[in-house]
Amino acid sequence: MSLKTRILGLAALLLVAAGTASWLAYQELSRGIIERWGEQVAEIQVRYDSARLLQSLEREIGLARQMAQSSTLIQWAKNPNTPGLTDRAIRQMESFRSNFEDNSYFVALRKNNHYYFNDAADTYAGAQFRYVLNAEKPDDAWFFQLIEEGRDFHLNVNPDTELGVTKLWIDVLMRDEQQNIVGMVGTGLNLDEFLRDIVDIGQKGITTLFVDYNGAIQLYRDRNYIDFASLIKPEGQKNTVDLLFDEPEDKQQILGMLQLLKQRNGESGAVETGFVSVDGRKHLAGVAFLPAIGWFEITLLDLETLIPQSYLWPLIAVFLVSLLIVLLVFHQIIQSRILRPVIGLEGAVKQLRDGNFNHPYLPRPDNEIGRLVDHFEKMSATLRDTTRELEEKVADRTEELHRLARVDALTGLKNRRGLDEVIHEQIQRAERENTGFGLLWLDIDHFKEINDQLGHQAGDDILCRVALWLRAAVRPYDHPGRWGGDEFVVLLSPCDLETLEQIAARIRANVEAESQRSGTAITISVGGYFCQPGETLDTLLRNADQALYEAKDAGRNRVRILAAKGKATNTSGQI
Ligand SMILES: Nc1nc2c(ncn2[C@@H]2O[C@H](COP(=O)(O)OP(=O)(O)OP(=O)(O)O)[C@@H](O)[C@H]2O)c(=O)[nH]1
Repeated sequence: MSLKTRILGLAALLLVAAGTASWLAYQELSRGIIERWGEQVAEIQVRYDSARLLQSLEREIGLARQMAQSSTLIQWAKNPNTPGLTDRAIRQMESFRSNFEDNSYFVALRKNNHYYFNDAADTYAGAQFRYVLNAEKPDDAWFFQLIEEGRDFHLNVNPDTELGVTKLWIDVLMRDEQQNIVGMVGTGLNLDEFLRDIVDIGQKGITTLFVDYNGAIQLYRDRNYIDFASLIKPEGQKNTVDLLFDEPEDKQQILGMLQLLKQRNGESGAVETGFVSVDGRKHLAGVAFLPAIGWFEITLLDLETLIPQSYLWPLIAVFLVSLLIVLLVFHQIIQSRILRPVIGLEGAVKQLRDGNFNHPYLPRPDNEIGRLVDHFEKMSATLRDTTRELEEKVADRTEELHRLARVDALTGLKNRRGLDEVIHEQIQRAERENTGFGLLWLDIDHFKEINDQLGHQAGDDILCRVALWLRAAVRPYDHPGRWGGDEFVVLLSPCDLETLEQIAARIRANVEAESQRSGTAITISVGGYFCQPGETLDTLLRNADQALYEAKDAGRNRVRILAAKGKATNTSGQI
């Protein structure tokens, strides 16, 4: 796996890890905020719903209380059979009817259990006495129960089977001057309208319900849960609020909250909140006690509806896009600041390893890698210079060795190898240019005796002098050399036969004259051969050697020149 893939993979991994951690932290934080917010909203909502209920009931309750205090009605209730009182009482009732919002009322008298009622349509005009309440009938039990309990005021959701209406009844006890209960008055509110106006007002995600002091559901959008005629039901048969919850701990919690508020004894503004599950969805429940009516108001906030998860999608999108941008920026930075320079450097190192000093331009970021590139370039330049210097030295030394291999150490003339090379080149040139050239073979006469008489060192000196005299006698472009021992060879080119003879004679005479001047007189014998194009090295050496042999044989200190076919041209020199 390349460095780039590994770095980017690691970066992506770290970003995802950091993103996940941030996401979890965000979820925890947002849950905390939502819960805190929800608690405050629940409190506000509870107070708001309570206020709406009380506001709509306050006037009705006030009127009912006023009606219960009517002296006309109280006198009549005490003496229901007194002639004339009933008519007055009915007129009084009717005057209240128009004031009640529902334009209906009821009056029930304790003395004769007579029940009076009229509605908005004045259906019972002249027949307000409807029926006689019967303590044995369950439908009438409410009346007897309330009188027994002696509660001055009571709200009751109850269907009136006789009248065929289901209403939220406001019941107020009527007492005489001695506080004896003489009857009950009140009005009823249409339950469906009331539920629509106060309870089921269509706020999405918010459920409002009212339960009585015992937790029995009184007002709820689903009528099936309403505990009608709760007053007369025995404990255990009531539709209590815990029916709305699935989990036992939620039931416990909500009942506990009611209990807690009861203990706080209607403390003004007291609200209890807690999380519960309704139909598998998490809700925040807010509960308040309404001392004015003796009921509890419960508000359930569906947090998922009020703050749906989809609200978070833009946030998630922003998060993902940010993650992508961070990854791209990171990639760019890593690419330009690390990867590209490192890859370039790797390529340059490979080229350097293969001996190529001319690497392409290397990016140089302002960091450790840039400094590494600097060091590399300096090292590369030093290595290049040192290598070139070394190569030059090796070339010089090789050339020197090459030269030395072709030079005679004693005389400084070409040695046999050097002579071989130039003669070989000359053979080729002669063939190319179709020209002849000359070759002289020289040998010091009686050199052995010189060595024997004067010593080997003196012999060496003479060899060196002969080399000097030989060099002086030939042209600058001729090639004199020492073939070995006391034998010398001279290649003459360009050359014709005549020139060959002249130079051979000059060399011999020069050696003789110079040696006499030097104090050790010596002579040399010279054999010459004029070579023709196409002849081999072997042939011309053999012929030159033959000429030398003839010169020696003829008495030494003389020149013997042979032309092609080994024919002698002349012999010169002294004996
Ligand atoms: N001082 C010295 N002597 C050498 C060197 N190389 C060969 N010699 C001697 O040179 C002598 C050559 O003798 P030859 O050429 O055979 O005979 P010569 O005495 O010259 O007689 P001719 O050639 O017949 O006139 C030998 O005695 C060798 O030992 C050298 O480098 N230095």
